[in-house]
Amino acid sequence: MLEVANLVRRFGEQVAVDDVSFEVPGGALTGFVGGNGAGKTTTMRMIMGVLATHGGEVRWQGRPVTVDDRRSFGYMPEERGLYPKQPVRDQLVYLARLRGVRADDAGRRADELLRRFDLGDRGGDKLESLSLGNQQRVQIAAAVMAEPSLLILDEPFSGLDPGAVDAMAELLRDYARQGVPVLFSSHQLDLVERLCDQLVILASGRVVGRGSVADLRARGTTRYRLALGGDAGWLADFAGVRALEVDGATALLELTGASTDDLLTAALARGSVRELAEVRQSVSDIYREVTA
Ligand SMILES: Nc1ncnc2c1ncn2[C@@H]1O[C@H](COP(=O)(O)OP(=O)(O)OP(=O)(O)O)[C@@H](O)[C@H]1O
Repeated sequence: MLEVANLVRRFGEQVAVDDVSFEVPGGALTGFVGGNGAGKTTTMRMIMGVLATHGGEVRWQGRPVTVDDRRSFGYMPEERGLYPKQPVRDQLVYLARLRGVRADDAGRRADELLRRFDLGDRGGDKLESLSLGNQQRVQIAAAVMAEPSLLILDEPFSGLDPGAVDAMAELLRDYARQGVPVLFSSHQLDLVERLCDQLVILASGRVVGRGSVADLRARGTTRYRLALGGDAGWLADFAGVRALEVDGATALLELTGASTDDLLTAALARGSVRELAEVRQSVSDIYREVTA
């Protein structure tokens, strides 16, 4: 397990990461979300040791992380970092060799990963001759070439087409299933919802939410959709209810004092009720609520 404990990073006067703590357990996919400038990349760089910390600690398997530990981590940095003019397969093999993988194993592994990402016939091509999405696939292959003990991926899904998103998602799930802790940042909240076992939500350098999607949902405000036979406009002034949206005969509501029975009784006294249903919060709803 990776633990980030009270991490702090300043740039001049600005506190970019402000007392950030969370855990990335093995066997689960952890999504790292937050708006532009929230501090995700800075946190990941501190985890990887490419940026110094100004406070706090990164811990791996219960003790402060070492240079050797970090050598076993797979990292896909925001700035990517492969050579545009070098052939794809050579770079993958070279990177694995740097991490101590034997030449024949490295070759086999590069071929396997390239096949997995439908790039089996592009190994001899220069990286720059590939489309951006395909370059992205090679970057992820580079991060996992040396059988990493931990995966830290900065926006691994950006720029990928739906097929590549699925291949990437399956790859990350495979690692998580093998017990590798996986932390990835993303702005695609629908994807995060589909993929993640747990979430860390950052806003202005601080953790504003963390836990499983179900836990975060349970902590949020429950919303109801009420569909009536007639106009739902009266709900805007109904005591104990906050109408978030009224559209003809349908309303989206939060209960601020009234119970669902109160609501149904009042609605039935005015006409028929077609539906009263709890609305499941999406990750986008949770995100909006905790970062508001
Ligand atoms: N090298 C740097 N020098 C000065 N300020 C920096 C530096 N790196 C990051 N920052 C600032 O720190 C804050 C956090 O940036 P960071 O890149 O970590 O955010 P992020 O959550 O990854 O954003 P995005 O989703 O846009 O990539 C921002 O205000 C950014 O401008």
